Amino acid sequence: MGKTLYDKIWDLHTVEARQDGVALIYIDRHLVHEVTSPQAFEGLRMADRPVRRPEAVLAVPDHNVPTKDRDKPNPDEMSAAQLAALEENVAAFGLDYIPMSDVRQGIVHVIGPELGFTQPGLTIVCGDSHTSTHGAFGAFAIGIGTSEVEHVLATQTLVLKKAKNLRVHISGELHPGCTAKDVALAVIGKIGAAGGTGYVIEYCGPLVEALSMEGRMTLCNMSIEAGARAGLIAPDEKTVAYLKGRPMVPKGAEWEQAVSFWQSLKTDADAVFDRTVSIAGDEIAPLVTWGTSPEDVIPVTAQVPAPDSFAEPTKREAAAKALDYMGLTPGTPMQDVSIDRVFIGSCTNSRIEDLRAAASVVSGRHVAPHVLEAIVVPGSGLVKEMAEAEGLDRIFTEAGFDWREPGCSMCLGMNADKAGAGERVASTSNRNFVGRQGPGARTHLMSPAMAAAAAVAGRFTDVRTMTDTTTNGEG
Ligand SMILES: CC(C)[C@H](C(=O)O)[C@@H](O)C(=O)O
Ligand code: SF4
Repeated sequence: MGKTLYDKIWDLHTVEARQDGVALIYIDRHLVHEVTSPQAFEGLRMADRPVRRPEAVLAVPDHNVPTKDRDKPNPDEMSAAQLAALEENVAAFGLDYIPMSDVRQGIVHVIGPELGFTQPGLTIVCGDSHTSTHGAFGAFAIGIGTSEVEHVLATQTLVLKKAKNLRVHISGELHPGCTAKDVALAVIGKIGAAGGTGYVIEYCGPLVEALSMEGRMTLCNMSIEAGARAGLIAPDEKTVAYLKGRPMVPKGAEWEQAVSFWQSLKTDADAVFDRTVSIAGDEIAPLVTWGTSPEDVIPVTAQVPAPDSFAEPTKREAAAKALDYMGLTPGTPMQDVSIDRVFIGSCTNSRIEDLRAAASVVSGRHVAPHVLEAIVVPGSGLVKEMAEAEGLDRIFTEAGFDWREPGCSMCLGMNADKAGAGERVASTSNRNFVGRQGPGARTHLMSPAMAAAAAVAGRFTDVRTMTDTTTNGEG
């Protein structure tokens, strides 16, 4: 029987397999950030163990870094302590580290691909759920907990149970104004926030093939919000073109060898998936979330749903609670809902194409006067540099946005970037959980183009109604 892309990577990395599907898996690459690593390093110290393969590890601070006034002392003590701990740990264990002052610093899931640390066919881990992002390159990339971070640092392996194969086939083409973020939200809306539980998703079909690498990263990034263990997309010529010349990819003859290995990874024609879900890309409209789960998603042209409209009693109850928290009344057109803040950033949507898409909407326009704050937080220093070279920073600042330094920022509000209680945020991030962007804050997930449109209109707006309908079609 043929193998899926996931089966192939799994088999290539199995050190020892048990009958029950549990195996010891070799881990090629390990990304480390300041939040989930301190106890792991402490564990190594207590056991007097070194890091098994320091060259497989890359560390970067992202969650706690300030996005402005970096030359001033960090105003948050907890953040400062976590950042200092990472710096001490990488020095003590001899690991590659990108400090905050380095232009390559950024969100761990943005810098991995950007530097070519992320490559097809590899097993990649990070103490962070959105490690699924790297699956866009055809790598098996998973988020792990702190004790597993310690296990990988010590042994370069992990004990894992093999997940089932879920194929998400997306047909058709994206309409202008619709993006990879809308696809990701459409997938979660269709299968639910727990729909991918126990599975690794392989995204395929014409729409997925047409996505840029950036768009593919956005899609794989949100696999975890559908409950999946990981998301994967088969490497193709776009993958190869994206990686070519990146600092950490193989060079010369080794590059040729790597490319031919990558080409062998595609799911076999006779491979069998445990489940297949089909989505019509042509039917995807610009989406926004209305509730407190990423599955609570509707077209921006729709109205706030009534709890009774859901068949399941538990969902009805959850919807009523979510609407209460979100301060929304059933039947209200989403486009009548006004917003207080805008956040363009996060590992889902902070790459150059995302910023271009948002800039093309705000260009020559201004953030609505009642919006308290609109911030753009590039995913990395390199993205920031590229955006500045293209003049995007000026487009944003002239429109009234704040142009910040790279990091996780208001995606989860571990630093000073937070929304106040009751404030409504148009956000390009991936989680609209209760309190995610600050206690009592109300998060609505959407694409960068849609967040930009919301900033200008001061309320949710169908980006397709704004002049030369932005096609972030690929991204
Ligand atoms: C801090 C980290 C453990 C967490 C995660 O794993 O996802 C964060 O990145 C998030 O997005 O909530
Ligand atoms: S940007 Fe948000 S989702 Fe991504 S790693 Fe940071 S906190 Fe987690």
